[in-house]
Amino acid sequence: MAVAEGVGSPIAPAELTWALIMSASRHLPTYASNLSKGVWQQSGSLGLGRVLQGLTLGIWGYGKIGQRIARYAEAFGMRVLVWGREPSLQLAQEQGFEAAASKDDFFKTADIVSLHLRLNPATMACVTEQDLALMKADSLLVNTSRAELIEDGALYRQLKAHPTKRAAVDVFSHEPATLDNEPLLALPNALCSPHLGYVERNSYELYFRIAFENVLAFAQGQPQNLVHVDI
Ligand SMILES: NC(=O)c1ccc[n+]([C@@H]2O[C@H](COP(=O)([O-])OP(=O)(O)OC[C@H]3O[C@@H](n4cnc5c(N)ncnc54)[C@H](O)[C@@H]3O)[C@@H](O)[C@H]2O)c1
Ligand SMILES: O=C(O)[C@H](O)CO
Repeated sequence: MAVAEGVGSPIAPAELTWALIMSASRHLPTYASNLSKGVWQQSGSLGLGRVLQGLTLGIWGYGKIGQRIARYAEAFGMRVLVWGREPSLQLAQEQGFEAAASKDDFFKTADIVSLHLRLNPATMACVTEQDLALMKADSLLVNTSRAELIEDGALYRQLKAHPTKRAAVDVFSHEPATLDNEPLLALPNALCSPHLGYVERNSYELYFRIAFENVLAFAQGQPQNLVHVDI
């Protein structure tokens, strides 16, 4: 069997990540939801929001999306601190950003941590409960990559135990996430979106165009973008 792969774009997921960072920092969903019930300028237990300027954004994973996020953060006047493998740290420094001295330093220093790693055997559960415990009392953890990068249940336990810590997540270990299978959905300090990073008009046009082109090329005897042949 021949398998032809598609093509993705980092733009929509990067912009969604930034939307989550901004929404969570200003408690926008909670303020908006309260207003729709007739309640003016109330964010409940979340208190006042805060601006991004002057905060430190920690980016773990300096690939296509991570690099975009670094540039967005720079435009917003944030300090950018990168963690990852040596080539990523080098590239980040070449591009004018800081590399964290250690993983502990990264989690302790960042006001916001955003994960932009691929999920593979080496990165599975690479963010431990101990890492999350090192984060500041008013920190924000953002995950638009894969839920399994974080040790199972650790994010929920941290947010439940520390209501001033917050998270914004787009990815879940069971999808679709429901109130029955995902406890994060019930926490006021977790902003959860239904895996929307790639759910966007231009991205869908790209995915479907390449998929149809792959099928047509195969039918014309000139297969393209093949990843496995003769399975
Ligand atoms: N929420 C969404 O809809 C959505 C959409 C697109 C991508 N994603 C996810 O976003 C993540 C990042 O995507 P990307 O396009 O930037 O990927 P990318 O391949 O460009 O970058 C991935 C980064 O992960 C790092 N990495 C991989 N293995 C590692 C390891 N063992 N140790 C340390 N670092 C390691 C790489 O060095 C690289 O910096 C992926 O998990 C992807 O699945 C989510
Ligand atoms: O990783 C991606 O490309 C999106 O999350 C869709 O799977």
